[in-house]
Amino acid sequence: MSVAVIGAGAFGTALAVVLASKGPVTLWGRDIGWSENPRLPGIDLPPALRLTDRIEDCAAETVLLALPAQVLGGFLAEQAQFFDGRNLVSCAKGIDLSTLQGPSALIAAACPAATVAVLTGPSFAADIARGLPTALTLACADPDKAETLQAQLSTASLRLYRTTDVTGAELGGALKNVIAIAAGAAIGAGYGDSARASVVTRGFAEMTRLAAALGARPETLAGLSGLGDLVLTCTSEQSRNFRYGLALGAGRDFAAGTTVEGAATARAVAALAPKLGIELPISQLVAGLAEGRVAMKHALDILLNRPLKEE
Ligand SMILES: NC(=O)c1ccc[n+]([C@@H]2O[C@H](COP(=O)([O-])OP(=O)(O)OC[C@H]3O[C@@H](n4cnc5c(N)ncnc54)[C@H](O)[C@@H]3O)[C@@H](O)[C@H]2O)c1
Ligand SMILES: O=P(O)(O)OC[C@H](O)CO
Repeated sequence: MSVAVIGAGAFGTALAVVLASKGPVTLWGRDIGWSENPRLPGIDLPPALRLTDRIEDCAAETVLLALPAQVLGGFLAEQAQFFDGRNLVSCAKGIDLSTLQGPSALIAAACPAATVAVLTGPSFAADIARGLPTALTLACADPDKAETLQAQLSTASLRLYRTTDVTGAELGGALKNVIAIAAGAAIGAGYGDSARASVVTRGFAEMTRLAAALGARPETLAGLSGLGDLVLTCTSEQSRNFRYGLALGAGRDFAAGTTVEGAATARAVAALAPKLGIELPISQLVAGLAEGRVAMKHALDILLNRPLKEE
């Protein structure tokens, strides 16, 4: 089965590099004039990897969509017709702010004849590209297709587990970014490791509550795509979401142009919470911080002054 990857950022390039160990892969990017990706320094491109800026070169059976969540809708609006009918695997970890939908729903709406899947889980692009061992979740509602894609996209270093819970897998990846910002802010503000553990644990409860309200299976959130990715992202300075939180907490500027999916996703979550009738205090606070509505010096009081409750 042929493979193409759309989006030549750090993650799309890393996936293309590792998948090229099994056969030819086409990688599409809009700004692909390099032989070493500046977003993924020190990684050589294998001979089986073909770079292109022409969508027509991406007529593969399986196409991985590795664009940021907030630009995916615009890309699909222009290119959906070309990709309909293929296996379309979303690799984005976010919720679209304009529609409040996850990437898989955007893809399904734009490409109704496609098989939609999600590839997610704890994984830094640099680790994948270096061939370090990584376990991910492949989610597809069709169990046979899930098995086929699991086999196609697993490699010697990339071990895929499969599930049919697309909503749960996708939301785990999106929501952990929001909580990672909060965890980073706690550390950046000097609140310490105990505070971070509270944020991670209560954040996980929020992730599970929201995902369940949107039809996910709670056990999916306890897997690689939820808890696994939450642990990675809240504990490593390799994470851009965590580093963004560190900067917020410390009152420092953060590098403009860095992909921080959790900022827009927190705003989407804050818009969803009242519609679903649920409370998501950490996520709603991150939305306030990201929008500049809430000052970091008030963040702790907002969380600690909430009414006492059962765990
Ligand atoms: N980097 C990682 O370690 C990692 C790991 C797992 C998942 N992800 C997810 O992968 C997705 C992409 O992240 P990334 O790390 O590759 O980001 P990145 O910042 O490295 O790259 C983003 C890419 O998107 C391209 N882009 C932006 N707007 C575009 C548009 N309108 N049309 C076409 N291309 C456009 C940019 O040119 C760039 O190549 C995110 O949802 C992220 O959460 C990233
Ligand atoms: O750098 P981040 O914060 O976007 O995290 C990258 C991956 O999602 C970690 O699994």
